[in-house]
Amino acid sequence: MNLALNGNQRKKSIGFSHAWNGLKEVTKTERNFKIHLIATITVIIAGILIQLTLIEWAIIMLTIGLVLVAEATNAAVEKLIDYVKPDTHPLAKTIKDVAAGAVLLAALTSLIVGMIIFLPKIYGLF
Ligand SMILES: Nc1ncnc2c1ncn2[C@@H]1O[C@H](COP(=O)(O)OP(=O)(O)OP(=O)(O)O)[C@@H](O)[C@H]1O
Repeated sequence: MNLALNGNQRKKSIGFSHAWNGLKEVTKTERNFKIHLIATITVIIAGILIQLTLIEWAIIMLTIGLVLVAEATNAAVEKLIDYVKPDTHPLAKTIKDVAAGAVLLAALTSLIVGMIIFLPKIYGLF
């Protein structure tokens, strides 16, 4: 750790390192998060090839962010439930299912946005 940092700067850099650790953990342990990262890279490559406009990039980035944030939040909820309620419980099921539902909503939204942006351009190629 850099001792030249003042208290606030040190707190901020520690906060970032905790957040970075969280992202590394979720990437390592959550299969769905990995799948979304692969989808993200695929969409970015497709966007470069199809030459999206700036506004289209902004919309695609927002939807990618939405899905990754939903997935990371879902992973945190799952881990929290596994920690506080490792045995089965109807409320634990509801909480996990609602968190998974949030991911599904984000994924469906991004699918629709992706189709609106990409499909006309793909048709335009033929
Ligand atoms: N403690 C529990 N009590 C009751 N039902 C549970 C419990 N834990 C998990 N479940 C049920 O099993 C499902 C899958 O839970 P699990 O923790 O295995 O998530 P997962 O398979 O890792 O989900 P995802 O694929 O979204 O990462 C939950 O959505 C819920 O319906």
